[in-house]
Amino acid sequence: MSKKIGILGGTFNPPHIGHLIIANEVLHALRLDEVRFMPNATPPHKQKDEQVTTAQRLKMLQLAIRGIPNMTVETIEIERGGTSYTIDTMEMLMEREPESSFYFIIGGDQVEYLPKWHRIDELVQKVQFVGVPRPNTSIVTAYPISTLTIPQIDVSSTLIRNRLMNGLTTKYLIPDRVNDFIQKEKLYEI
Ligand SMILES: Nc1ncnc2c1ncn2[C@@H]1O[C@H](COP(=O)(O)OP(=O)(O)OP(=O)(O)O)[C@@H](O)[C@H]1O
Ligand SMILES: O=C(O)c1ccc[n+]([C@@H]2O[C@H](COP(=O)([O-])O)[C@@H](O)[C@H]2O)c1
Repeated sequence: MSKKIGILGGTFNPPHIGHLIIANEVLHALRLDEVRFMPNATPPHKQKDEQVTTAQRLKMLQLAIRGIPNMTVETIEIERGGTSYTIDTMEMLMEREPESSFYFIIGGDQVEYLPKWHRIDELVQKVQFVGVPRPNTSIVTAYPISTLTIPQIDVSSTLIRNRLMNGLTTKYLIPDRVNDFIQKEKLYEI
């Protein structure tokens, strides 16, 4: 039977409650079968953080979603390596799973950035994008994407990294297991 699969691509450096909340909202609103969290290898448009390895980002993501029904990790971009252009990934996934329909979830910052995405005109014809609101960004766009109204969560990985670097608490902003891993591996210290 045909499956409806949400893809939440990201850098997840580290994963936080904003990611979990948007994935859960889209899962339920669109009645998806699952949402896959998909860590990139090299992000297409931002500086790679050389202090945190791909393996560490993957581990944090696995810890973040452990035990949550209908949420999984998709490792296709890590296995492919190099710059993770979404068009390449979605073409691979669609070829691998021709029966499934894919919904690529993005926050408002990425909705605004869509004009700069690699081969975006082709990509929006192939894959249904779902834009969700994020503070200080807009989900209004000329591209043919769906949008959802969900609670806005003012949390980012940048905020988490900055709080950790300044010795501030990140409890409840990221899952406890991720916090424990960050402490154990001494990530995001100055
Ligand atoms: N709080 C949030 N609300 C809505 N969308 C979000 C939120 N946090 C992340 N996203 C979306 O999740 C996807 C992956 O985000 P990413 O892993 O880059 O986290 P980030 O918090 O944006 O990271 P950074 O602060 O390092 O740029 C992107 O589409 C982003 O727009
Ligand atoms: O393909 C592109 O050109 C492209 C440009 C910007 C972002 N993306 C993807 O969008 C997702 C969110 O990106 P980021 O940087 O916010 O983690 C992630 O899967 C990126 O690979 C993709």
